[in-house]
Amino acid sequence: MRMMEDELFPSTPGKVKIERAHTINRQFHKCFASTSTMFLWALFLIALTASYLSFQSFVDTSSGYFNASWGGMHWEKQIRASATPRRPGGMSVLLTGAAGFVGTHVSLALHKRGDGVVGLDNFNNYYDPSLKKARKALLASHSVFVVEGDINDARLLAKLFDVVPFTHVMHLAAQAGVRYAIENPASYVHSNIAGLVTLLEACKSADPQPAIVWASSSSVYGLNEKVPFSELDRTDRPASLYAATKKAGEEITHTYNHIYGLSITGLRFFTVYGPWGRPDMAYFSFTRNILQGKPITVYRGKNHVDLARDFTFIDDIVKGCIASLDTAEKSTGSGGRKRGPAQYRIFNLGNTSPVTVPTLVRILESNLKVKAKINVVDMPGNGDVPFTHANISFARAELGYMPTTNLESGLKKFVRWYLSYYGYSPRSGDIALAAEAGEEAKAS
Ligand SMILES: O=C(O)[C@H]1O[C@H](OP(=O)(O)OP(=O)(O)OC[C@H]2O[C@@H](n3ccc(=O)[nH]c3=O)[C@H](O)[C@@H]2O)[C@H](O)[C@@H](O)[C@H]1O
Repeated sequence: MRMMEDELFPSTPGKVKIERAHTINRQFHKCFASTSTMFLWALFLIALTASYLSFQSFVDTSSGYFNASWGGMHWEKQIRASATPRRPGGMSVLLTGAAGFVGTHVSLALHKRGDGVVGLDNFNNYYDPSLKKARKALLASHSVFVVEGDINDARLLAKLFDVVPFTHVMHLAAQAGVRYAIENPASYVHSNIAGLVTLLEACKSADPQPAIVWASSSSVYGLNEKVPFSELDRTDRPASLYAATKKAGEEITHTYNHIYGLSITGLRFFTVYGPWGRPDMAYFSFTRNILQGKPITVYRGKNHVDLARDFTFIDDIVKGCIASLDTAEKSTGSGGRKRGPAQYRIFNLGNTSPVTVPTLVRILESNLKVKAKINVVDMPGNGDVPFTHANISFARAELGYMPTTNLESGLKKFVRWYLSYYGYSPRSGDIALAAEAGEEAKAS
């Protein structure tokens, strides 16, 4: 064995013995024969790949015909119906990220008061897409139509603006999550930078141009220590790529406001939670683990200081979003040309009362009536910040924004929803709780 290895892979290049020349010659011919076969196979594979690629590009350039997910007369009819307001002077809103947590709630609230809403969502698998599909079904049951597509699809966006002269765009589609940016940085650039620019390009070219309200993030305050965080504070020290892309979004929207006259309102959301929430967030995953008897990991800051968040209940955020749409001035440009200065605003939407993560866990335990198995570990250096705290005086003055739900009552509503949605019956003592919560959730 050792000998064979030595022959095939001589330790010093060129050190093959001359007396083996014949053998080598025979091997060479054999090898040449198999190389020609391989060459033919390679040619065949190249031809196959080339024809596949040209077919793909044909499909891409004719997606209106091939792509079953959008296009066609029936599709346009659904878009128009969903976009048509049912109240005099109502808005016609294109809402991106409609199958997301905040997107679903804002879509429902707009629809409820008679505005027209068309949703757009790519249903990616950052977290369980079946939850997104369930939200879509909820919206469909209220006649809100959600298009399955990506904000990076310029042709789809152009088509949507062709079919409907949207008065407003509520842009909530994004790659969320602070710590996931370590694992998948490209998805933040794809959605929060490239996708945003593609959307703004479509908005600037639209005639009329819509007014845009979009989701920035409390994370732009990064490593700031002055609290509460005010919109006038510095935002040039992001602690995560997520924060950096949201900060970049604020600069990018400013550019489109400046060059094209797009009316822009950026909303810095502070750790939004509630029913139909995001499974990747701590309050949600803690609930799941506590109910399943699995341990949860609670991060702790420097010098053993507890981390804290200005947790903000979804209903308060929805009010802030709607007030932003209501107070947004019209864009001043049209068809890609600016005709005057346009509104540019940024607001904090928080709760103004930070709560520590261990307190969050205690509230969940008391709602779930189950004790959590807690592992306390030092906060990993993967983008987290030790605390957030919003100053909301600007939003209060301009939007009439006034959060009314504290973490206790907000989490109670969340737990009730969670139990009714997922069901729960692992331990006899908790069956009654699940059943009772299910009944209450159905009634509300
Ligand atoms: O305001 C925002 O702009 C952001 O809010 C949210 O980010 P965060 O405030 O980080 O929320 P979230 O992950 O629920 O962690 C909450 C707390 O639990 C701690 N945490 C978290 C996980 C864990 O296993 N253990 C733990 O202690 C953790 O250290 C933290 O202290 C959105 O996800 C984000 O998309 C963005 O919108």
